[in-house]
Amino acid sequence: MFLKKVTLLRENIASYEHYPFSIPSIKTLHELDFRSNVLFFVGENGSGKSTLLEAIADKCEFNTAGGGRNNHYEVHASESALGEYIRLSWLPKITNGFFLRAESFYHFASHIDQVDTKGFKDYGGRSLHKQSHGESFLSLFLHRFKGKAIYLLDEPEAALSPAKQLAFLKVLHDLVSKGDSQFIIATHSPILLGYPNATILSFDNGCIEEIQYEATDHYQITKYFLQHREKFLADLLMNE
Ligand SMILES: Nc1ncnc2c1ncn2[C@@H]1O[C@H](COP(=O)(O)OP(=O)(O)OP(=O)(O)O)[C@@H](O)[C@H]1O
Repeated sequence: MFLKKVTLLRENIASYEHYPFSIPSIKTLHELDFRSNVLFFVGENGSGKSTLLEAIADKCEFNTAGGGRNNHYEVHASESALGEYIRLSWLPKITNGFFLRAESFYHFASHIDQVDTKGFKDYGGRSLHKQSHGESFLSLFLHRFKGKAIYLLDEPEAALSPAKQLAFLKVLHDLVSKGDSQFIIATHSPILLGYPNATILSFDNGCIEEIQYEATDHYQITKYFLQHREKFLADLLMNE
């Protein structure tokens, strides 16, 4: 593990009226201690997961549009509003890693098309634009991710089928157990969240707090849906 703690520099914040400090989970944040190599951010849409993940990416000096330290390209409105208001505590400090932002991955692929000189060796041997969305994500995980590094992933499941989400968990497991990598992942996937011994932080209820897998909405709603699909849909769709 490399990144041990994130501290919100509250003394530098003049007001909590506006974004990003108005987000309830950020407004109440003081510091977060990280205790495992795999950490998930969960919570309702709009609860602040991407805002914090992007701020961590910014402080890691990764491209906040997606990429590592050496991926210099720009995407409109991808800068972090929170980055300059947090402090990261490392032991030891590392600089290797990647910020995956599913929504702007297309721009990252175009950037790689422009700068790659190694026959796309780090991406499975083909332009990311010539791979399907899911194939391109897995190529990145399989070929570019390696060694002592920190990976910040915002909804990596966005492009992955359930079977490929399981394949991703195997890649993640190999990187964590053999390569000493650290992952922080914002996700809505009940499959990814099931990774053993991960820490899950919930951004719901106006704060950021640890939650057990079985207590997440993602687990409970998916489980109930699969076990009671007809009743669930009848209640949802038929009743006024
Ligand atoms: N650039 C911005 N300016 C103003 N408000 C913003 C900006 N970006 C995000 N927000 C607001 O901040 C809140 C948190 O957004 P954020 O993207 O961090 O949520 P999230 O938990 O990642 O959601 P999701 O699960 O939908 O990805 C939302 O209410 C959103 O509308």
